Amino acid sequence: MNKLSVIKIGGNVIDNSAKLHQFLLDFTALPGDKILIHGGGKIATELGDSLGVTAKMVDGRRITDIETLRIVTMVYAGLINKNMVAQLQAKGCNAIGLTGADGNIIKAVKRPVKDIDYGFVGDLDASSVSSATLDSLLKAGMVPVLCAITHDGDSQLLNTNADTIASAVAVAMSSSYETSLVYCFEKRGVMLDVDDDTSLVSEIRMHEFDQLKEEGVVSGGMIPKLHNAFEAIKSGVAAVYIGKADELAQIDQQNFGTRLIK
Ligand SMILES: Nc1ncnc2c1ncn2[C@@H]1O[C@H](COP(=O)(O)OP(=O)(O)O)[C@@H](O)[C@H]1O
Ligand SMILES: CC(=O)N[C@@H](CCC(=O)OP(=O)(O)O)C(=O)O
Repeated sequence: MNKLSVIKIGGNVIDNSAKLHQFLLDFTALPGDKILIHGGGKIATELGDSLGVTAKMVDGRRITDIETLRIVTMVYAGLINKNMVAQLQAKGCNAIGLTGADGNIIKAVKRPVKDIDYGFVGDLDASSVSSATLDSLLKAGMVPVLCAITHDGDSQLLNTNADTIASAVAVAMSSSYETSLVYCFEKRGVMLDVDDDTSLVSEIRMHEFDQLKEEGVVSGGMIPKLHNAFEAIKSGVAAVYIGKADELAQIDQQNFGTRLIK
């Protein structure tokens, strides 16, 4: 089986042009087939604020009314995706920027209203991903760059958490590639103390995650990130890491961030 790296880059790094530049250089230098998935929640929140549309987040998911959907579509599918593709092209990486609607790569389902109406938020799993289309782009020598916008197959765009997209894409691709999933963000990985750079947890098992959650060591966006990461490792993805975008170049020595163990 050929190797494939599915790399997700978080919003705090995207918002820092020097860090983003270095990350895209390191991404370009990675050997083998690769797919990049990006968020950009921080930039969408800032643009929303300037337009008088205040972000509402519940359990790390953005409540996406029609105004918010317009903003996230402009920011994720337009501003961030196209700038990232242009920067990758300048670095010699033949990137192609896509939403889930393009080539029907990700058909999601609008989250049903229960206690909370999340609005135009898409839920998905590996069966929502067209691995054949991604495979054909890879075989044509292209590097797919997927943003956090999907569709429902009935004209509706949906806002979808980028960590969840990365996990679902990695699981879908793992039937034809030996796939690694790497979550890159601004910290060194899962930390025992988020303010102490020396407190990196180098390996984490499922039962330890439950314990760290109960103790409050992991909180906020790290909880859904680890949940998505464990879903991937349980569902056939060969290796899953969470670590610092600045250190991506170390991934081939397997000396990177926190490694998840089944
Ligand atoms: N134990 C922990 N180790 C590292 N980060 C943690 C931890 N607990 C909570 N966090 C928080 O989780 C955040 C990452 O989640 P999120 O903001 O969703 O990531 P991304 O930027 O990739 O979208 C970090 O910025 C950090 O503040
Ligand atoms: C439904 C939902 O919450 N979607 C996310 C998509 C962007 C994202 O995931 O961005 P980060 O990776 O930078 O957090 C949002 O709008 O914030």
